[in-house]
Order: sequence, then C-alpha cells, then structure tokens
Amino acid sequence: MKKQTKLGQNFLIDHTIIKKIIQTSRINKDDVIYEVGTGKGILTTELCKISKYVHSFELDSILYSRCKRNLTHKNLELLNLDGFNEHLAIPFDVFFSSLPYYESRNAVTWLCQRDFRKGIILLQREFVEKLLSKPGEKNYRAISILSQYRFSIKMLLDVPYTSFSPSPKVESVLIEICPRTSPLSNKVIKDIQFLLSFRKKTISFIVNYFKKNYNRNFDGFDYNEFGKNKLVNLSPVDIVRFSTYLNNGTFNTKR
Ligand SMILES: C[S@@+](CC[C@H](N)C(=O)[O-])C[C@H]1O[C@@H](n2cnc3c(N)ncnc32)[C@H](O)[C@@H]1O
Repeated sequence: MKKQTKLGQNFLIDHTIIKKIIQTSRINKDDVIYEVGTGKGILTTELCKISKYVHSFELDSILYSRCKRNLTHKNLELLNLDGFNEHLAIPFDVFFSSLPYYESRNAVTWLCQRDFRKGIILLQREFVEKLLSKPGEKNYRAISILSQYRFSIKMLLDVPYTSFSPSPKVESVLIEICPRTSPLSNKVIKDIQFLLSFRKKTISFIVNYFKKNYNRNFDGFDYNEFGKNKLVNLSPVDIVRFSTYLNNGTFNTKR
C-alpha cells in the first residue's frame, strides 16, 4: 500500500513498545475509548481487549476498509470519519491517539472543549515541549496556556522513531492529560488565542488597547494585581483570568 504522508501515517510496529503503551495507559474495563487514527488497527485491537467499548476513527478509506474486514471485536465501532469533526457528540471516558504533528494543536484545542476522564496521546517531542513551556519561555504560546489551564499533563513514555514504520524523523513521547477544570467554550479559547497575539506587550498596553479599540471601561482595574508585567510572564491561570476580565469585565476566580 502506498504511504500517505499527508495524513501522518507512521504506524507502530514495535510490540514491546505497544505493550508498554497499553500498560502505562491504565485503562479500566468500564472505559469507553475514543480513538483517532485506527491506522492498521494495532492499538485498536489491544484497546478492545481491555475496555468496555472503542469508537475508532480513520480518515483514510483504504485503511478503514482493511480494518473493517479484519477487526471483528463486538465492542468496536469503526468510523471512516474525521475524529475531530465538530458535529460528532459521542460521549467517551478516554481519548486515545497516535497523532500526526500537523494535527496536534487542533486535537488539543478540540479536547479542551470536551468532557472526559483522561487522554493518552502519542505526540512529537517538540510539541510536548511546547505544551509544557513555562511563562517567559520562547515556546509559551496559546496552546501551552490552554492545555496547562485545562489539564494536568504527565509524560509517560519515550517512544523512539525506530518503533514506527515508516520512521518519522523525530522522537515521540506518550503523555497523559487529565482535565482539572470544566470544558472551555469556543469563545474562551478564541479570546485567549487573540490575547496571545499581544504576548510581548505589557498588561497596561493591552488594557489601553482594549479600552481604545473596543470602547471598554476599565476604571478601577487593579494594575497591582499583575504589576507592569508582560503578558508572556503571566501564569496560565492569570492569563485566563485576565482574558475573562478583558472580555467580560469580571475576574474569574474559580478554576
Ligand atoms: C500516526 S498514524 C497512527 C496509526 C495507528 N494508530 C498506529 O499507532 O499505528 C495516524 C493515523 O491517523 C489517521 N488520521 C489522521 N488524521 C485523522 C483524523 N482527523 N481523523 C481520523 N483519522 C485520522 C491517519 O490516516 C493515520 O492512519
């Protein structure tokens, strides 16, 4: 079969790593799994053995048809659809995916809006570093703020490129994400993404910009709360609180 690099098709082939991924995932017998990227079904088969039900999505219709023929588990639904389709509303406990790099940001943003118990995701190391970037760092971006605010993030396992065929050029890391707030709305996400276009500006500059351009009244804004800091130096919680203030006029004190 011809490799479709546009869909990030690097398939896991190392059975020792596959076993480790399944073990460290700590999935329960009553978990419903939402898998994006069935591929050739190597992880899907293992997931069916240890969970209650698996909904597995695959965009590539050739791979989908091949799995439809070969995987006959009673607790499996295969779907030839985009797993991040906005109109799908299938409830699930565990999100599971070995993701192509180009889709990682989209996937994490999608997950920020969903209610679930945990996510087990295989990602390229550079993207994981971006997710975990700290205030002030070069890679501290909207996606770092959204993911650190919404999830606790733990690195579980290093996965070398030799575990895949074809081998990607970069290392991968298996991470676990566990929600620690309620899902974020699309508006909150968009507001934070917009605010981060001012990442190197000071808080007072941003307040004045919103005052002038959106005709907002920020009388009584307590600059001492943040000092004359640049936005990029604020913690994820403070950036979300600041964004809520700019857009709604109130501080969200609850996590
Ligand atoms: C890195 S491969 C992993 C395949 C398999 N899970 C494995 O570990 O060997 C990613 C798979 O996701 C599929 N894919 C990419 N984006 C997708 C999307 N939005 N929805 C469903 N499948 C997708 C690709 O066609 C590819 O088969």
